[in-house]
Amino acid sequence: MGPEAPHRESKKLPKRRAWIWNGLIVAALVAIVAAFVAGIRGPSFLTPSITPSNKSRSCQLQKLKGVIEDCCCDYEMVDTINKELLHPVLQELVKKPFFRYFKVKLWCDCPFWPDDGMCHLRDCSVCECPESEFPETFKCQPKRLSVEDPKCQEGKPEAAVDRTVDHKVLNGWAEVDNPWTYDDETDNEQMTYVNLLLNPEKYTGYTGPSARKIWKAIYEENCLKDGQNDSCTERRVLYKLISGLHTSISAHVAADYLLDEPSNYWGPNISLFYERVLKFPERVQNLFFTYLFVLRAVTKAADFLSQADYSTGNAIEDNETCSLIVQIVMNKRLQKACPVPFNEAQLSCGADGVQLKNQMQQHFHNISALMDCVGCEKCRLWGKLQILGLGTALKILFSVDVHDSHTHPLDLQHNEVIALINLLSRLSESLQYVHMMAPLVDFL
Ligand SMILES: Cc1cc2nc3c(=O)[nH]c(=O)nc-3n(C[C@H](O)[C@H](O)[C@H](O)COP(=O)(O)OP(=O)(O)OC[C@H]3O[C@@H](n4cnc5c(N)ncnc54)[C@H](O)[C@@H]3O)c2cc1C
Repeated sequence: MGPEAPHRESKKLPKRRAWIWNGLIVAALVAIVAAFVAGIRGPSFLTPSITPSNKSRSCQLQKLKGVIEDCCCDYEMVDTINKELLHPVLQELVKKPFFRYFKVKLWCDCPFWPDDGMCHLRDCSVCECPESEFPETFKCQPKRLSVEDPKCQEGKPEAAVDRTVDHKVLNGWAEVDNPWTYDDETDNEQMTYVNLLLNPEKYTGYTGPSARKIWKAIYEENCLKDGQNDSCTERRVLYKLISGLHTSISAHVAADYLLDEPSNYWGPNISLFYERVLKFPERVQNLFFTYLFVLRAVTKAADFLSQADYSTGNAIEDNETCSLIVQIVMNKRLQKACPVPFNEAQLSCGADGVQLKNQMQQHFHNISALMDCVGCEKCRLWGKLQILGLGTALKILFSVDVHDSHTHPLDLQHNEVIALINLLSRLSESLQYVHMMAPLVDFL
């Protein structure tokens, strides 16, 4: 199969996403009618109505009021700003040519435990074209992964990454390695380009001991066991970032789920959404926290992002990309509503602050390396993208002083910006899912 023409992908994918949202909207309307009939108020995630019959589930959600812990904005405001302002802009932005191609090392080579027989992506090669050969390599005919071949990957056929790409997107940005992440971003020999719109984050069937082993290693072997209650802000922040990301991944899995395998029927799985996300208010809190943390990094890098070169050869699309970026980083309403989404200056655990930052960087580096142990290709793709996005946010907030551009210039590479913005978009979408799904759980 040859490269897919841009017009085809832009038609097909928004349709699918629109279909999920339509599903949620229909479900929400049904819930509103049901709520009306039952004599209770309509849906509001932040102020859910309580009746004896729905008390148990809604009560847990009611806690999310006031200022988000370790942040500077409140839940209600963030929910409103996301819904009315950021989510619609981010949805558009990640469809633009600049933001839809991600460079990634997809084959796995787990540095922590021996190959468990699930991860042989180099053997299942799908015409991974080195960047040096770009764009000639588009002439390669990408082979489909054999979905019958269990050694290729875990999960469903949907877990395989579609490597079809558009060739007009490469241009010269800085090649710098991110100090927070494991993959060497400058090692182009190992990287392949992936069109994110052809590989949406959703249910892949990757589950069971292998998936849990990764999360366990992330939480337990990186000193994050008691993260939520850690008295040291740095460790608490790292725990919350990972937990918020975990919540977002769970939200995407449940929101786009294979509901009926024989008929290939996909849609939101509301009970799974409740079981993995809404049942645990602290997971939702951590999602809000991670969103604000990444938003802070994006707005702190406003000068860099608003002046960056987003050209991909399509002048109309590229101008729109610039304008959408400006709508986020220079937004007056956002600046007024939530001027400092997260205050990194508050992070200092006494005299050993520098040492703690180094420790935090080492733990995050290990977490990043664990992505090579993820036994499902598409999960690895999104895991790596989102970890690089978080690593980029950490780099912006802790490794450089953007106000001292002479001694500490902010230097982000192409891939870091793509990861950062796509991560913010994932988190924003997850908040929207929470907003939409929370009122529905009482009707399960
Ligand atoms: C990097 C990565 C990316 C993945 N991407 C996908 C994907 O795109 N599609 C897909 O279908 N599957 C994906 N998975 C698998 C998915 O995350 C789950 O592991 C899988 O669905 C099994 O879920 P589970 O219910 O067993 O609990 P898991 O989500 O595996 O959680 C394991 C344990 O962690 C704790 N936990 C759960 N959520 C949180 C939280 N938010 N904060 C703190 N602790 C928590 C709980 O104790 C839970 O039992 C991915 C896994 C990883 C490691």
